[in-house]
Amino acid sequence: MTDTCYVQAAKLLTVAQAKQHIRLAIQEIAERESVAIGAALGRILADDLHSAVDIPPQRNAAMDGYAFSSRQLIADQAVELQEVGTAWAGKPYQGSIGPNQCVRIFTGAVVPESADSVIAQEQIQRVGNSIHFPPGTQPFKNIRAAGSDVKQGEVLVTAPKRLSPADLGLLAAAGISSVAVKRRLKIGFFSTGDELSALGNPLRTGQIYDSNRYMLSGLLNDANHICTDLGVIADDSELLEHTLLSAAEQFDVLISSGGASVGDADFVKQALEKCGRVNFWKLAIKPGKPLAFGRIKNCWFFGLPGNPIAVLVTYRQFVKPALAQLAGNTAEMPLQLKARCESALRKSPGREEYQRGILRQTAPGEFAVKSAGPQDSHQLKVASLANCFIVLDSACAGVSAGESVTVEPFDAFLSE
Ligand SMILES: Nc1nc2c(c(=O)[nH]1)N[C@H]1C(S)=C(S)[C@@H](COP(=O)(O)OP(=O)(O)OC[C@H]3O[C@@H](n4cnc5c(N)ncnc54)[C@H](O)[C@@H]3O)O[C@H]1N2
Ligand code: MOO
Repeated sequence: MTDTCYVQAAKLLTVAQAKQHIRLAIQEIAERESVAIGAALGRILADDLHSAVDIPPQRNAAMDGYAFSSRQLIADQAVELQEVGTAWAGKPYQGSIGPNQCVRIFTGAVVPESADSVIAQEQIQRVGNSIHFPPGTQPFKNIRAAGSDVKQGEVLVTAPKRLSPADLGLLAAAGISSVAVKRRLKIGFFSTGDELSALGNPLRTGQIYDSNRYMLSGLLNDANHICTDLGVIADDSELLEHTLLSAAEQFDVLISSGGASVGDADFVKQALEKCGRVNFWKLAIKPGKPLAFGRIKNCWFFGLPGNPIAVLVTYRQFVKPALAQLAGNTAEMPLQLKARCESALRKSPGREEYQRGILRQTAPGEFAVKSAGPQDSHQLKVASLANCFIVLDSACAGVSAGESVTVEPFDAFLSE
């Protein structure tokens, strides 16, 4: 499938076919590097990590209280033990504990060898050094065994994995200060279009501000990416070809927006053809139909359509999973939920559609969604209001209020 060219296909590629094509075409970048764990958040772990130590390294107290030997307990009777010292976290008790004795102990302190139980301080009564243990005091409680979190030699984290805050804590607990991670992807991105003006300049008639580059820069924000903003390239085929050829030398992935369609100033597909290879162009998706995917030298190229919402949709559906695959992360299916649609949705059969919706949880595990507003592919305000895509398959000819639909929540929905 890798070498198949779909440009001449009589029928538009489906979303599923395009995703499958990308999955088969690209391979993980095998290089790796070592990073300090303080800089490893979000990076992709390259090798399984094993623990050289038990965690915790020694038995320690789970409560502030008193450490004692269960041999001192008498069934159903209260006992009095004498406190003979203190075990602090970081400063173990050095003495021994004899019959009828106990040791004051604090959470995290090593439990003295001759003790096998800890009682919480709320459960005893103390008079001077004499500690009153009530009837029914439980033996063998409140002690965390050595290795009760992780045993020496056990796998700590299995690769590949995007390192989470809990992973970093776990590595530190095992005394690991640096890890091998997959190297970051070098990504260049740019906009095309003579109508685009830089922020800060007053708009002349016919101009608009370049919003796609800012949106793309936000979408690309990831610990595994080193992104370079290549600015705006004018609608000039030679300039575009020159940009593609020189950028392909520097980046693993190049992403453009605009100029992907069929207008007389749309040069992306022809330039890609001339400089490298077009793997596919045009999909049965709305918005995002003129998406171009290909390769220039050793660099993958995504030519996203210019309409802002087409950028949002095609990035999420095609670019994001491709970048994860290149970066060596395990492929993650976007989270999809079923929701009751509260508004009627208009749609014509033919293309899979990603409408912008507002999703809410009505009860635990139950969701309702409504349209976020008009669905033209230039309408950024509606996308800004939305917190999900409503995914409508190509055959769908509209949705009536009350029907069940598939939604893909944006990250913001999950973190709200
Ligand atoms: N005759 C046809 N015309 C169009 C078709 C078609 O099949 N036949 N497809 C339409 C679809 S669908 C899309 S999507 C657009 C995409 O076209 P391009 O990728 O060539 O994009 P442009 O023409 O350059 O721009 C489209 C639109 O987006 C605005 N734009 C472009 N870049 C930016 C940017 N960086 N920031 C903000 N806005 C941007 C641009 O001004 C246009 O309004 O083609 C349809 N046409
Ligand atoms: O496929 Mo286009 O992205 O409708 O606007």
